[in-house]
Amino acid sequence: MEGDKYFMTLACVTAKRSDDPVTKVGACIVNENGIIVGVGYNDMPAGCDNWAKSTGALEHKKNYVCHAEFNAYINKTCADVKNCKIYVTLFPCNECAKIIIKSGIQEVIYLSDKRCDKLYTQISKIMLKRANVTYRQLLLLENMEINFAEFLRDEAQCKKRKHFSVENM
Ligand SMILES: Nc1ccn([C@H]2C[C@H](O)[C@@H](COP(=O)(O)O)O2)c(=O)n1
Repeated sequence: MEGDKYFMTLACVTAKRSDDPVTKVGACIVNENGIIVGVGYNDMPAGCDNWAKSTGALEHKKNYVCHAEFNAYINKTCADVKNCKIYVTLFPCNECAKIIIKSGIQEVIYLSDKRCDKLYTQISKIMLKRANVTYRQLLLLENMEINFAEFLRDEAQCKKRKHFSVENM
């Protein structure tokens, strides 16, 4: 599997960890050598696990949630993410654009731009352009399934060769 598709697939799988009932987002930061240095999904800070939207601003989820890009940055496994790329399943908002720019990430690769009409997306694009952070959409349209059984296929035969088994020692 080539790099772009692999890293975006990882962002998509990571998004599945999110408890947001409406929008699950995943992000994956990759360094210049193609090494993954951070992954994250949208979640709530400890003690704030309320995904409601219909209540007033004091309880609205958007004022509490930690975005996937923020979490990928927080979870980074290296001192800095200068010149890295970020793969994200949904275009970053203006707050995440600030983190992206200030952290030295050089490219944003996104899957969906479903909030393109929102002010925060437009401001995000203005900021990224001004900071010379490039962004491009990765058009992945196919369905991908994981067949776990495929990875277990040869295990039964191996287990039959009992004399090699540590469990029989
Ligand atoms: N780039 C983004 C955009 C959004 N999110 C998170 C924040 C919320 O949990 C959810 C958006 O909620 P909606 O307005 O669709 O109900 O997605 C993110 O992590 N990264």
